Amino acid sequence: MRVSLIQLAVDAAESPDERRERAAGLVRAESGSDLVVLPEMWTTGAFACADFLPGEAESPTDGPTARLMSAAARDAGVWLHAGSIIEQAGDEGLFNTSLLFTPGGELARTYRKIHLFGFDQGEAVLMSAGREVVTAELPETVIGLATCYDLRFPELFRALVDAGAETLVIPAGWPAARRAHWTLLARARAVEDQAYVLAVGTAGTNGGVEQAGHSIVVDPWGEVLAEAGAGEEILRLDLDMDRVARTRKEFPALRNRVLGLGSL
Ligand SMILES: O=C(O)CCC(=O)C(=O)O
Repeated sequence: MRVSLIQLAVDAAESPDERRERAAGLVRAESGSDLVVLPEMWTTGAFACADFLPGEAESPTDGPTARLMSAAARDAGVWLHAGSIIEQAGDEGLFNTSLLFTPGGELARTYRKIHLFGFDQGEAVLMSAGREVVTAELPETVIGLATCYDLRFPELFRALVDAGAETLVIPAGWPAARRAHWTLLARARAVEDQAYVLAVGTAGTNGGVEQAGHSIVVDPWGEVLAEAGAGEEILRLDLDMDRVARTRKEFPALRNRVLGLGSL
């Protein structure tokens, strides 16, 4: 399966509208890929999102990002994980919502970020948390959806594995200050869940926070297959999807899980 991870530069010099157009062009250029992935909240920047609310909140079905990304997925003929948007959900409030499009441009799945970041500020107070574990069956693999801070919560990834995930797709806007955690946790999730990890960050500085970049692809044995630098960059690579089943068969650690430990 050929994957393309688009590590976008997100900063205030470019407006969300300009970046939407530019991102659509970058997606179109990845035709020939099977799955293209964009980062978290790349229209506004994950750390600048508070400055844009509620003006940039949009509908996951017919907002400007959804419309452009649907068309770009269709034009390129690719599965497109279009990263996340600020979703306006009426009385339910705002969510940090990822969008997955089919190669025909249909919205196949949305995933509302479950673990909101910021403790007592930022999206943690501005947005509502998702409650649903989301996977999607692609022709070559089952992907499990997570977003940025979710990476720190292994129980979500075990729930994704239980739901059949073989490839964990994690758009992010991870800060440079904690880059070591990003790389470590991406590898840890791959090793413990015996799954591919496709983790896509942003470059640049938004909301005064320098971004880590360093998008990373890790195989089910924990080996780093590709890693970006700090600037805007696209990682393209072909993955052997049988490797997940082989790893799980040859080193069947997932079979030795002891469930319900707290109640033993
Ligand atoms: O966990 C972290 O260090 C970063 C998380 C984050 O930036 C986010 O979820 O937006």
